[in-house]
Amino acid sequence: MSKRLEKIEIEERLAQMQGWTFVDGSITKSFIFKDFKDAFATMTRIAFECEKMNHHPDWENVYNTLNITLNTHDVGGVTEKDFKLAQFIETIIAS
Ligand SMILES: C[C@H](O)[C@H](O)[C@H]1CNC2=NC(N)=NC(=O)C2=N1
Repeated sequence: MSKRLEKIEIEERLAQMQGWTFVDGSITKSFIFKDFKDAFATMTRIAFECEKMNHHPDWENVYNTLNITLNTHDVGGVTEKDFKLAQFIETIIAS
């Protein structure tokens, strides 16, 4: 099982990333897409990777916006798995 990361380490890591914040024991970021289809297509690409990783987001899609919140349920906090998924999400969205 992944180790729960401390606040100071989470914040140091987030400082290297664009737009992610540490809120209520999770890392979170909101994305805006050109339209609903773009948002949902991206969610689908992310979903397949989540299945491979066996690590899933808490996310909300409203039309062209997507709010993603990541934490590791097993430890009740943020772990390396959350950062790995956040990095993957950034890669998908940048592609
Ligand atoms: C039973 C299954 O392996 C667990 O529920 C996995 C699946 N996806 C998960 N996703 C997240 N975000 N946290 C978890 O602890 C987690 N655990």
